[in-house]
Amino acid sequence: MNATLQEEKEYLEEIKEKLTLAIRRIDGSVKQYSDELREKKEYIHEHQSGMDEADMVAADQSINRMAFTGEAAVGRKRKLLKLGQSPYFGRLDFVPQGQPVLPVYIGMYSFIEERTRQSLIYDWRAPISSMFYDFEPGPAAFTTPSGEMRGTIERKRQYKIRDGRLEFMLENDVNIHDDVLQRELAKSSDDKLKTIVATIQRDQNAVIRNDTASVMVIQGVAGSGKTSIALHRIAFLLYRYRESIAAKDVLIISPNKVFADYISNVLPELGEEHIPELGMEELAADLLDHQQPFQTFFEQVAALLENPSPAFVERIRFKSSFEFLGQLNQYLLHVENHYFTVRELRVGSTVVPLPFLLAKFRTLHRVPLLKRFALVAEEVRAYVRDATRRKLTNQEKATIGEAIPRMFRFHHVPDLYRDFYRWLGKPELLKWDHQGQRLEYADVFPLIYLRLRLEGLTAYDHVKHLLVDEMQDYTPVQYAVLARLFACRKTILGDVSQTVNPYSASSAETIERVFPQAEVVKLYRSYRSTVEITAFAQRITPNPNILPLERHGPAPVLARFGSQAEELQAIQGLVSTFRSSGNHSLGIICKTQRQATAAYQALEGPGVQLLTEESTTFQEGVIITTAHLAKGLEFDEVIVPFASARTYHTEVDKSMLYVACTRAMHQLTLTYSTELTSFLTA
Ligand SMILES: Nc1ncnc2c1ncn2[C@@H]1O[C@H](COP(=O)(O)OP(=O)(O)OP(=O)(O)O)[C@@H](O)[C@H]1O
Repeated sequence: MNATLQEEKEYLEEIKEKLTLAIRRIDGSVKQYSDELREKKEYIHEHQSGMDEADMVAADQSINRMAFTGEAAVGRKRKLLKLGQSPYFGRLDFVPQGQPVLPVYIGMYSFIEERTRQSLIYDWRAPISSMFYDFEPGPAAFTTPSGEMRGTIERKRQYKIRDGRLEFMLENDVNIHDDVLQRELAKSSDDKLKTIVATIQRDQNAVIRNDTASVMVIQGVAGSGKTSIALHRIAFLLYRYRESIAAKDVLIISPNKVFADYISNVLPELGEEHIPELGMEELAADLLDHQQPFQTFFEQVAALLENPSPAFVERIRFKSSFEFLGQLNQYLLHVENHYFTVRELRVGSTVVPLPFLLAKFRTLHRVPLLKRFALVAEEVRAYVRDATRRKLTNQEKATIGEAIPRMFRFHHVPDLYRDFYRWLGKPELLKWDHQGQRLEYADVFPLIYLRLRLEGLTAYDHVKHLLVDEMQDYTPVQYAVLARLFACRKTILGDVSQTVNPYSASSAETIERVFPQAEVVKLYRSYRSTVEITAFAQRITPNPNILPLERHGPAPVLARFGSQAEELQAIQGLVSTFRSSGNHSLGIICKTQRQATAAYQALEGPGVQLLTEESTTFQEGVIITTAHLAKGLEFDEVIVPFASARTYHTEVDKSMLYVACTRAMHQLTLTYSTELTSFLTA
C-alpha cells in the first residue's frame, strides 16, 4: 500500500471516530431533551388547576420548543450516521490567494468539529464545494455571499467509501470524474432514482447552482439527467435559501404516482424533507372544485393510440397551439369590452348615471371580471347613500346587489367557455353539451384558464418554488395557468422527443413564449444508456446533437417470430435469463395498456408486476407496462414486444417506441411477428 493511501485510510478512521463521538454527544442531548420534556409535562399535569391561560400558553410554547430541538437533534444524528457509512467523496487542497493550503473534504452533509469549530466535511452545496465540480487542479475560484474567492487547487482526489471502508481512491488525474462516472453508470439500476452528488458534471452543476433564473427551462435528451439535476437543484436552493424556503414550500408537479414514487428518495437522501407532490390532474380537479368530471391525460393518449377520429385529433391539435391561447386572451378582451351592458338603475327616486356605472366597472379592471360586481354594487350603494343623505334599506341594498350582475351577459365560467367557441365561429370544436358531461382533457385547462382570469384563484400562493417535470406533455394554456397560479420561481424540464402526444407537444421554445424571462438550458449528453442503445434509438428519432457517454454493451436485438404466441414464449425465456443475470430490473414496455395486460396474462408469475394508471409504486423485478407509464423511469434491461408494422405506424406510435427504447440502461431487445415497424427498417 502506498503512503498516500495509508494516510487517507488513517484519516478516514480519525473522521469516523470523531463522527462516533459526535453521535454519542447527540444521544446524550436527545436523552436530556426527552427527560426535560417528560418532567415538564408531568409538572403541567400536576399544576394544571393552578395555571391561568397565559401560563398554559407559555408551557405549551416551551414544550413545542423542546420537542422541536429534540427533533432537530434526531435529524442531525440521522445525517451523522449516514456520514459514518460514507463521510466524503472528494477532496480539494485549495490555496486561497496569500493564505495557507486548506484541505476541503466534500460529502453529502457538513460535519463541524464542535470543540475547534473546524469544518471537517463540507456539504456538497457549500460555496467552496462548487470548485470540485467546476475545476481541475490549477487556478480556481468560487463565489461566496461576500464576493469571489480566487486561488489554486493543488490537489484533487475522489473516493468511494462504502460501509465505512475506502473502496478506491483516484488522484489528481483530469479524468477522475469520467472514471468514477463510468463505474457509477455501469451499475445495475435501482427501484428508485439515486443521488449523483459525487459525479455531478460541470454543465449539470451550473444548472443546479443557478440561483438567478426566475424560470429555468431544462430541455435535455433522454437520460441526460434532467430529473436528477432538477431534484439536486431543489436541494441546493433549500440549502442556499434555508432561512426563507422550507421543503413544504416547494411543489413538484409530476406526471403520475409511479414516477413520484420513483423519485421520492432523492431529496431525503440529500438530507431534505419530503417535498409535496401533485399530479396535473389532481391540480385540475382541485381548480374545478372537484365538481367537474373530465377525461384524464392517460385516457386522451390511449384514445389517440386506438385509431382516433380526425375531428378528435383536430380538437386536441387546435387547443394545444399557441394561437389558441392568444384567441382565449382576445376573447377575454371582447368579454371585457362588450358583455357589460349598463342599464338604467333606479333606487327609489335616485337614478344612477350610466357613465358612473361604466367608469366603476372599468377602473376595477385589475379585479377578475366576475368578482367585480360586488365591488361595483358597493360603489353604487355609496353613491345612492350620498345622493339621498340617508342609510339604505336592506331591500334597496339587495336591489342594487342583484341589478349589477344582471348587466353582464353570463354569470358562469362554463357558459362563457361555450360562448368562446361561438365567438370563434367554431362551435364544433367543443364536445360538451352540459356540465354533468365529462369534459375532454383538451378542454380542462382552457376552462380553468378562463376561470382564473374571470374569477381569480389564490389557492397556491404559499408555494415558493415550482418544479414541473415532463414539460413536453403540457400545452401553452397549461403553462399560462401555471404562470398565473404560481408567481414563484420555477424549474421546468423535459424532452420534446419523448412526448406521448405529438399533437400537443411543447418544446423549450413554446414554453419561452409563455415565460419570456426564462433561462433555457439544453443538455445533449446522455448518461443512461450504452452507446449501442442510444445509437439504436436514434434510428427512430434522430437527434444529431446527442452525445452518448462512452459506455459499451451488447447491441440491441431485433427478434422476429412466426406469431405473437411464439413471441411471448420467447419473452418468457428472456425473463428466465434475466432472473439469473444479476440485473435488478427488466421492463417489458408495450404500446397500449391492452397489450401490456395481454403480455402480463401470458407471463404472469412471482415477481412479475403490471403497472397501470392506478399503480402507485415502482419496484425492482420484472415490470410490464406501457411506454406512457414508463416515461421517466429506467431499467437494466428493456424488452419491447410487438414491434411490428401493425403496432407502430403513426406519429404517436413513433414517440411511444422512442420512449420505450430509451428506458434501457444496459440491454435492449425488440420482438415482433410478421413485419417489423418501418420506424426501424430504415
Ligand atoms: N452526473 C451524473 N452522475 C451519475 N449518474 C448520472 C449523472 N447524470 C445522470 N445520471 C444518471 O443517468 C440516468 C438518467 O438520469 P435522469 O433520469 O435524471 O435523466 P432524464 O434526463 O430525466 O431522463 P429521461 O428524460 O429519459 O427520463 C440516471 O440513472 C441518473 O442517475
